[in-house]
Amino acid sequence: MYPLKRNRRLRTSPAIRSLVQETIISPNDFLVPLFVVEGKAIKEEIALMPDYYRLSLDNLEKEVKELWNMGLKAVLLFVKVPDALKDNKGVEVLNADGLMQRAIKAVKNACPGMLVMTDVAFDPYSSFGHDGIVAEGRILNDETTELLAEMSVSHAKAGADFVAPSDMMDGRILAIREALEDEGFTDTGIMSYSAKYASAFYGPFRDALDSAPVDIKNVPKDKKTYQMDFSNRFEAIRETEMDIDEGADIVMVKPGLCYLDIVREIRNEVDVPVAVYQVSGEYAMVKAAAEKGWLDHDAVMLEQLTAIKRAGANIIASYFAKDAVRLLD
Ligand SMILES: NCC(=O)CCC(=O)O
Ligand SMILES: [Mg+2]
Repeated sequence: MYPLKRNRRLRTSPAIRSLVQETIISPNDFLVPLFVVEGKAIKEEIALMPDYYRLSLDNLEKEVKELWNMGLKAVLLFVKVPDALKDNKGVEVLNADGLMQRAIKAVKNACPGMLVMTDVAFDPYSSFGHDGIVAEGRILNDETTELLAEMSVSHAKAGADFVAPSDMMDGRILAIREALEDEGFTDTGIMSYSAKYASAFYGPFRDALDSAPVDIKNVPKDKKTYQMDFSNRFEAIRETEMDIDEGADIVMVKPGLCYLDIVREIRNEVDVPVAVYQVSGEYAMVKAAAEKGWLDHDAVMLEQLTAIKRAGANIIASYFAKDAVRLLD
């Protein structure tokens, strides 16, 4: 007469709920994106990313020490390149004393144990705001790949532990792996943005780095000829398997929340760690709704991060890393 199974027994108290909890987030799950700018004593809030900042190198050093003390042990560096240094060739990309190269050293100097991953992509350095060299309205694949391989070596020389190519050119993982091996950087890893979708959720990030495609004749207005169509699923698996074959140590799905079906599918399919990037637009949505009093910031944040891990993420790149870890304490 009574229900055959009473599933609610496992929900009756906080103690039993925590005993049977399947997914638990911890500081070890996170990769913290950091935005670096030239200058001194700069900590400027990013307009479209409330509570997130661009930091000059001195403040970057302070920040990584704070992260380390909170148990956050991995950062992903992005640089905001001054307009005067942008071009369509990549001269500044390879500057051994460039902002990224100095940022890597600054982090290692302030916090030797911190794992340093670096963004390997041309867009912050591109006068056209593209991840590749532009010619006659097209993004050149092989020329860009060569540049990314040299860029990776430059980051490795500065002390990067992992390079993280985020561009979606074909064949760049193999080119980067070969270049690193040739230069003796056998232990420098590659986290590939293997399934990166052309997403409207990157908007606030492009504001943070001033890296959006420019509106000039003969320059593509979007990144749809290299980033993936959000309608596609099989393509994500193909891209990911190819990058693993070419030498990726870690693969990634980006963005996060709208793509958790892809995350689960890839997690089931491959045997390397899978990272998920919860991107700037996802962050901005929570901040904006919380500011209006429409959503509970902390509750929604933890629910989203836990869902990303439940879907299969082994690593979560998130602007919420600090907020989440603070809450877990
Ligand atoms: N390579 C980084 C991006 O393209 C965007 C990240 C974000 O929107 O947070
Ligand atoms: Mg690819």
